[in-house]
Amino acid sequence: MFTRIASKCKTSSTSSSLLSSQFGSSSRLRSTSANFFEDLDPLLQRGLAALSVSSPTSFQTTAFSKIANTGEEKSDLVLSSETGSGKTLSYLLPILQNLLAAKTPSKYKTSTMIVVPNKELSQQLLHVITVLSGTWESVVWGGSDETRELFEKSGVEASERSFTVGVLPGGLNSVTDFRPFRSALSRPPEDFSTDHADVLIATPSTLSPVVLDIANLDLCLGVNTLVFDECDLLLDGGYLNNMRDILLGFRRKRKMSGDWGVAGTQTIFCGATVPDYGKKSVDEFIKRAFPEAERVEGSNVHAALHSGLTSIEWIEEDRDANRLNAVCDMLTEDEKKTLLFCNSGDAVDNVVEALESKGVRALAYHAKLRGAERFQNLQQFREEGSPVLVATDAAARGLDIPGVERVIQLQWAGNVVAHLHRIGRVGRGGSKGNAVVFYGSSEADLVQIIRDAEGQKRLVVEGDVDGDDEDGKVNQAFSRKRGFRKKKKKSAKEARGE
Ligand SMILES: Nc1ncnc2c1ncn2[C@@H]1O[C@H](COP(=O)(O)OP(=O)(O)OP(=O)(O)O)[C@@H](O)[C@H]1O
Repeated sequence: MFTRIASKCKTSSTSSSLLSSQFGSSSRLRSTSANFFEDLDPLLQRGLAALSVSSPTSFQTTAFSKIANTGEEKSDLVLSSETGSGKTLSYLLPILQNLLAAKTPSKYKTSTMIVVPNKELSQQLLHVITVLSGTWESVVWGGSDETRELFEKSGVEASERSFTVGVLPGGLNSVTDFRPFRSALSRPPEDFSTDHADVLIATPSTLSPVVLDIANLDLCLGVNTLVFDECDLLLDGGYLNNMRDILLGFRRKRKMSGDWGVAGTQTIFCGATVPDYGKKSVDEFIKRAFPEAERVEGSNVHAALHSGLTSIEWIEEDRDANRLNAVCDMLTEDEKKTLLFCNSGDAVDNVVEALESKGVRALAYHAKLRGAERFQNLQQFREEGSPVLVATDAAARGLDIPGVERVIQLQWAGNVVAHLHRIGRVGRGGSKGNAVVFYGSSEADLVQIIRDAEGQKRLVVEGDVDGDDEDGKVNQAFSRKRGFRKKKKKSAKEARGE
């Protein structure tokens, strides 16, 4: 038998006017009375209409005021707001407006670099920028056939080319590999043979060798905005070494700012989760490297329940077969567009097979699939070709798939960061959806920590991570790697009366 616990989600009421933002009970993101969209370049206004975005959230309004050129000096920024709250546009709109408004645009140097964790997010970002630019012609290089197709379906009216964008490809290991792209990032004024990219999208592994090479210092010189999207993922684990190299490359540039008449770079860290537990946290890393960085925070950041959720149902069940039967019942009962999470690629494949054998159409999405197949499956799911996508955490970060009505964690994420991002794939951009989470009896104590936090405004609180104080409790749960294990051990000890 299942133990079912349903949590109804409260909508947060916020009092802080600057930081309160998009959350509310309306079916669209809550917008502000001051609509900076009205002052945007007409090209961007057309692009926003194509994206069906009509008015900004207050978080976007605040971010705009911190990034748009006003003649004032700009601070480095940490932009954090809950999943699905429109962080991408919060940095893109001011960046693109700056480009369009520049009286003497840099025709020779890339002025914006945006770093995202993977190819899928590169292509997703490319799609948004292309829609905002109004023409596929703005893509200098790196656009895939699928992204082009997506753009064509956006129904955007072709416009004069305004700004250009490129996705830095992988595998540029030598100077020779890189040469064809070099002039697109910083070309001599007399060279009109190549299009240059105003905005460069890259992953840490593609950008770090380029930026680290002292011979490419000039490529950084024109960069006035550097964005790290999904910053907590980038500043952790496998990405960290490449990220350190990129930051080192830009530190060199910073040293030249002022003295040599080189303009500074505004660095923007963006994420729905910026863990702040203890000395090794991402938040501490940013504080050390960018002590002056200003924080712009939407309400609900790190809340256990985000504002797009109508309910979350927790189901304790140890047996895989029972979980699968329950999921099949749900999927056949209401045919909701569902993103279903498992913890490994093998588990995903097995579940897809099992669902198909029960007559439920489902597609797989995980890192072990060939890139093209993965992309195709995602595309089919986007376009309603299949009502169910079964995925690993490869789909938990940043992916914006319209119309997803439900997220099911068939296997529970196992840490709070992944949990928040998984349930954040539903209820985006002002839409609503629900989540279902299966967990085992051995995970019950950890689940309880999150459930206890459902009534709190923030899941993460300041506190002594390694101590036993109550404040530290939730912080430990938030720890990506060790918190849960530690907490589990502690619970086991307590159960034994030690
Ligand atoms: N002002 C707005 N009004 C309505 N929809 C919006 C607005 N701003 C953004 N959106 C839509 O909200 C959706 C989510 O946006 P986005 O992907 O930028 O979220 P996010 O905050 O980056 O989420 P995550 O943290 O999960 O990456 C997108 O489909 C976007 O078009």
